[in-house]
Amino acid sequence: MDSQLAPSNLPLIDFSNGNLRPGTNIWISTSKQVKNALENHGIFLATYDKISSEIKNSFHLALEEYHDLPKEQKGQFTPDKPYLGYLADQHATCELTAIGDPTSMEAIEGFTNLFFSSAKKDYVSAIMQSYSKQVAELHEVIIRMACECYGVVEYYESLRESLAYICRVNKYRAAKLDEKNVGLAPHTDLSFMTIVHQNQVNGLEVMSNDGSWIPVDIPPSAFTVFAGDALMAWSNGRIRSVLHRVTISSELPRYSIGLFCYKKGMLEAPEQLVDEHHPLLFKPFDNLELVSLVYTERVVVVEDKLKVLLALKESICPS
Ligand SMILES: O=C(O)CCC(=O)C(=O)O
Ligand SMILES: [Fe+2]
Repeated sequence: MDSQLAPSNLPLIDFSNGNLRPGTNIWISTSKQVKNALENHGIFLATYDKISSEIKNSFHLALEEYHDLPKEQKGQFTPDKPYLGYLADQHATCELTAIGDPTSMEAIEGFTNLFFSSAKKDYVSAIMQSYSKQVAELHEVIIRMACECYGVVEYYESLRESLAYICRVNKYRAAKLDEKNVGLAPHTDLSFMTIVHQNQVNGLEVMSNDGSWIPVDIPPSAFTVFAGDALMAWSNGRIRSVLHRVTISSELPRYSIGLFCYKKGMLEAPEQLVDEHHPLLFKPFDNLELVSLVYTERVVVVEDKLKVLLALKESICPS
């Protein structure tokens, strides 16, 4: 079965079928859709009914409550990594809060204990953990499919065991009358893969092959799956991370929840994906170390980011 096309012409792939297990026909046909979508677009939309609307809605409600707190209070969340914690631009057009290891209750409580009343925090923690675990499962399904499609399924288990997750909750403020502004600047994700769920306000735009920005119309129940730079490197360039940005033009604020997965330790393309037609594009690198570098040095690179960053890394911390 072919994937459907969502209104913005991005593939819409369904992962809800209860029989979606490795080896089944539905698994094999879905894997092909995944490979095509990642190679042709670097992004696709996904439906996954296993994550209930109740969990998604409850997480979004908690997120709104958190974002209603004063900026100074949100700034008190200061985990020990440069890429975690609260970040906002001067006018709070976009506020980002990154929480490390969101499938662990202890890590989540480090966030919820600061911002939710004792009557609510256990409930919010349970929602956040359960959402993160279920979206992490979707990450694993997609990554396993990619490994199978490239004939390297033997790498899947060790890849899965080395994944690290970060949950980022984002708020984009409502637009003023007739305003159309960029809330989140154009970038590719440094992650292996990112899965985002938004409230019902659109704003995501992706760069098309002809260099124009295409608004993505996301159905309410759907997730957006982005190939990150690390997946581009792992696939030795077969998959490209997509340039995207978020604009604000709605009279309502936009909230989104991103579950980013990274590869812990060194990342390199499997040897089967390197040959004379596909010479190695990126030397092995440490995915999370590169993220630290970007946040610590505040480097902003758009063109061929990964190559520039890796060159920069060698000059900053030669091995
Ligand atoms: O809010 C979104 O839909 C996308 C957010 C995003 O691109 C990011 O957090 O890297
Ligand atoms: Fe992004």
